[in-house]
Amino acid sequence: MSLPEKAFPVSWDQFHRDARALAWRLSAHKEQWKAIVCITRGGLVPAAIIARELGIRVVETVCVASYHAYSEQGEMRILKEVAEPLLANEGADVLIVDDLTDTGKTAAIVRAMLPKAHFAAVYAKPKGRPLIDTFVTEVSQDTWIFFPWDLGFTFQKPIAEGQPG
Ligand SMILES: O=P(O)(O)OC[C@H]1O[C@H](OP(=O)(O)OP(=O)(O)O)[C@H](O)[C@@H]1O
Ligand code: HPA
Ligand SMILES: [Mg+2]
Repeated sequence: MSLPEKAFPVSWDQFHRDARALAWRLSAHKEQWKAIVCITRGGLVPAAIIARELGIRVVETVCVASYHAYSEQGEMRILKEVAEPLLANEGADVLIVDDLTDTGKTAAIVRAMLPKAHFAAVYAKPKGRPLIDTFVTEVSQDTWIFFPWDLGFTFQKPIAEGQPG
């Protein structure tokens, strides 16, 4: 298992604030999205927050997996496609939501399914950024984002004793 250069741990509070900030940014757009398509599993959490903020009641999933072990990307697998009615008009009425874009490979696959949809992610790394429309915070490519649903409370060594990674 290779450790990333930098770690960016995100708490539930911070994630909620950042997802809400994404909803504020999206609310400035004049498009009225009829549905959210969230990319499981990471996109489920921001999708719930954005759906609540923007009053969107139709939430669909597209199920894509590629990271087998922490920080190691493997072959991209589409486990479930988008439901047929949402593919109408190339997804022009659809808002795609994910927790982050890293290499942009996941975003590219889902974009190809819904070319006219608006793509929003809470966090973005430089390689993935050109593939999405709206995001809140950019982190460097050598940073690994630790989401609150992947974390638990553990003892932390004092900084002076050296940090992992
Ligand atoms: O831009 P990329 O390099 O393609 O990586 C970004 C994707 O990787 C993670 O999902 P993952 O495939 O790990 O599945 P998960 O959402 O179930 O954790 C993350 O939630 C994004 O969907
Ligand atoms: O930085 C990341 N954090 C969590 N999951 C991820 N999947 C791709 N990149 C990341
Ligand atoms: Mg994901």
